Amino acid sequence: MADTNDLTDTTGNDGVSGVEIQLEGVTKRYPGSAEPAVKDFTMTIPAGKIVIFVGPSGCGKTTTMRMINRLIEPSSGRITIGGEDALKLDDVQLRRKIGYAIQQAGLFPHFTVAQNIGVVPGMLGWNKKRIADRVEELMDLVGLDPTQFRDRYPRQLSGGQQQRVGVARALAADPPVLLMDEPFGAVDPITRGNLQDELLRLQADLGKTIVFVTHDFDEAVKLGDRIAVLGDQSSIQQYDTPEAILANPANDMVAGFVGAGASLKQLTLLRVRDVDYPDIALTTQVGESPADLRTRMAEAGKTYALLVDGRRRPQRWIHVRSLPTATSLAGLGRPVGDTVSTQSTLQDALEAILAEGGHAVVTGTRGQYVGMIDITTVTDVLAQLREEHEAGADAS
Ligand SMILES: Nc1ncnc2c1ncn2[C@@H]1O[C@H](COP(=O)(O)OP(=O)(O)OP(=O)(O)O)[C@@H](O)[C@H]1O
Repeated sequence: MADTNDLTDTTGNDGVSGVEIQLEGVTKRYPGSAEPAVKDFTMTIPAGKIVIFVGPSGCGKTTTMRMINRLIEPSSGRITIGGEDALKLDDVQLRRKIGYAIQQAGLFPHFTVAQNIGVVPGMLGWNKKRIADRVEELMDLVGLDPTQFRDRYPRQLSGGQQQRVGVARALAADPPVLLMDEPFGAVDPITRGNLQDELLRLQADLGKTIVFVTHDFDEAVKLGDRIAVLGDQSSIQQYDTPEAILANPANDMVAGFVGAGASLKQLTLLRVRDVDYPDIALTTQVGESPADLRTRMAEAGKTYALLVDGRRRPQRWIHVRSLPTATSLAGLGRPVGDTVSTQSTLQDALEAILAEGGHAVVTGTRGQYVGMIDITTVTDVLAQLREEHEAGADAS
């Protein structure tokens, strides 16, 4: 992991480097269309927060977002970024202030990873050394090893790696504002979950103002400090915290978006670190003799032991039955499947628990074993949420 101080040093206040964005009465009429695509849109996007635009296809999310960085010129209205009139900023100022990441990363296919990340710094006239240092720092930040990936072309990367490059490129000039248009829309659900976790981790350090467009309400609940549910012509149906929207949808359209299973969705608001995950697995390392392990397992009343490596990262589940005939623990047992980290949402944990047959290994920030989570932990949380909800409904 790179030292990210360089990115946060400029913040000055509580790690928030983002600035407030205001849109006032913003309208976009495309030539030849009878009705505006965005009509009289007014919103304040607070500094340092992630605001998510969700809404049905064609409702105007992308048009609204692109007016902020003037990829689309508003027909009327006012937009300020950190108090400055966005319509008066020139191209260079806009690029310095606003990073942009899109679905399928939108990387230039004939540029290497390093060249893609260096595009905006290059336009801003940075020298080669400064660009190279910055590229390295950003690659570390988004979890790509520079020596391995710097000189690759986008087609030589997985979808998730391409999205990481896209995020690094958007962050290149350390802009206070980041616009993200379905940036994780094209990757598989597991990679998507990882990218979401990483964005939250980055944001905890960076404190940017992020406007994020998605179709996926679960993604909105997981990532948003606030969610704007948009209807036709970008009309704001509700603009509030995920908790408030889940608990009290403002109208039928929002309720439709929240959908069935609102209490299940609340699992995306809770993380494994928020619940009790007991350290109940009996761990062993490959150097222990099968006989010693068998004795310890008998004493602890365990059928399975968890084999961990030198850094205590979970490797395999060893059944007590396999021990009497074994001469060493090497190669015994079956590989540990899906694990969850303390950062994972309870919804992701639930998927891993189901895939693993009732319980899953919890790992800490360095991938080390820290405990186990099982299905009853999750059902207890659901029961508790339901009780709280019913108590709230009785009170009102
Ligand atoms: N260049 C354009 N010219 C004319 N109409 C356009 C143009 N771009 C978008 N529109 C229309 O404006 C409306 C809003 O489009 P926009 O792409 O902003 O919606 P969206 O909510 O982002 O949709 P999606 O979720 O499908 O990406 C749609 O009716 C669309 O057809």
